[in-house]
Amino acid sequence: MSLVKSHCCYNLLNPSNTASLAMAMCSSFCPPQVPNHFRGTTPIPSFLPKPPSFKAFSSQTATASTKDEFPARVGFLGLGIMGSPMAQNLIKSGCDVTVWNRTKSKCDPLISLGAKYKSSPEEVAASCDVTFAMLADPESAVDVACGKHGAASGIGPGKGYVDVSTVDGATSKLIGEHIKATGALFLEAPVSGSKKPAEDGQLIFLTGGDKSLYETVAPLLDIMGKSRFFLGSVGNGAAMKLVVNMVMGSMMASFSEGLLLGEKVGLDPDVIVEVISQGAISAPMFSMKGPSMVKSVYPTAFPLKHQQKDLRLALGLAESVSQPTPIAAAANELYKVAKSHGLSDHDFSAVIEALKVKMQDPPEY
Ligand SMILES: NC(=O)C1=CN([C@@H]2O[C@H](COP(=O)(O)OP(=O)(O)OC[C@H]3O[C@@H](n4cnc5c(N)ncnc54)[C@H](OP(=O)(O)O)[C@@H]3O)[C@@H](O)[C@H]2O)C=CC1
Ligand SMILES: O=CCCC(=O)O
Repeated sequence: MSLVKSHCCYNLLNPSNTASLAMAMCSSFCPPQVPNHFRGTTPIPSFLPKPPSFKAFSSQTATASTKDEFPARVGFLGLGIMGSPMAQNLIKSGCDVTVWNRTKSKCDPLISLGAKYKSSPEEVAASCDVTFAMLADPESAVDVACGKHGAASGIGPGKGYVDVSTVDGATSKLIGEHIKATGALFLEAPVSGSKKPAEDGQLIFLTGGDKSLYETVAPLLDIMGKSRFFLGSVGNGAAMKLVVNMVMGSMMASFSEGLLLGEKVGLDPDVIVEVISQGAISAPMFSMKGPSMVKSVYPTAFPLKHQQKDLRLALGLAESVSQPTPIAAAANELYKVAKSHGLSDHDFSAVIEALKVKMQDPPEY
């Protein structure tokens, strides 16, 4: 892909000693649960002058070249809860970023940080080497990529499109086909991790598609994330993401039931959270969200409407291979009830409210 040679300084074939040092440091600083072989081997690009301090491995190559030599242009479409901090990390790392969002005002803080602005996805894709998209759902991801003035209208050979939205495999393939028909490359790269990991550059990328684009954008993924998995063809990244979020949605629903049952039989819910946090079913999600759930407060990190969307898409995936998923199906119903009670834009932990709702007028039998 010409982008590697013409705009970026990272040399895939001849890693410098500095880059080797960087990779060695990466191994020592990576969380132990992430196998090294999944982290890729791409040296860190030196067009990134000031990586965030938490990326010890990135900072080692920052002096190898200057930013001006390698003006890689990065587009970012969709600046919601996730897109904004992801784009912000790219800007803060010295990337030349151009943004677009349906609601223009969300671009303003990023423009203040140095981002450029274009008024359509088409213009962003036309003016950038690589364009990322972080959209709400399959419909918006398709519209932004393939609709009128969509990215596919502006993209072409030598460019790449990386969709980091959570969508189903069929949607990802559709977008990929439109992008590749222009001669550009395509990578799906949904993320595990929520608002805080996005802010801290600690996301986990689950990718599928063009391997060469994966390698090209690996340094950018490493700015926004702590690990990345290349899973093969388009659809595999989407499937991995849906499996993870199916499990997460069921876990949260089950945790909600446990908290309410315990409370009803006289247990202190704060102590329930503490006991769970010390045992085998401990999960960061329970420790982080439990205390505010006990207070019936749900500050939005992952909107409930998106969790229900992911359960719906996961159930569709299960249906496509005749895999029984009764737990996820029951959880999905609960999120649907929560949505019907106006909780769509609350954090998905607000699903607990669906279990508190009392029938206003019990039917007469
Ligand atoms: N929040 C989280 O913890 C995580 C979310 N995800 C996934 O990432 C994606 C984004 O999530 P998040 O940032 O939380 O969501 P938000 O709801 O905060 O942002 C959604 C983005 O999509 C845009 N959008 C929605 N509909 C359209 C449309 N019809 N046309 C153009 N743009 C549209 C919104 O634009 P506008 O500002 O104009 O509304 C906004 O930029 C989702 O797929 C979600 O499932 C993945 C991991 C974690
Ligand atoms: O898709 C959202 C995932 C949220 C998380 O991983 O905490």
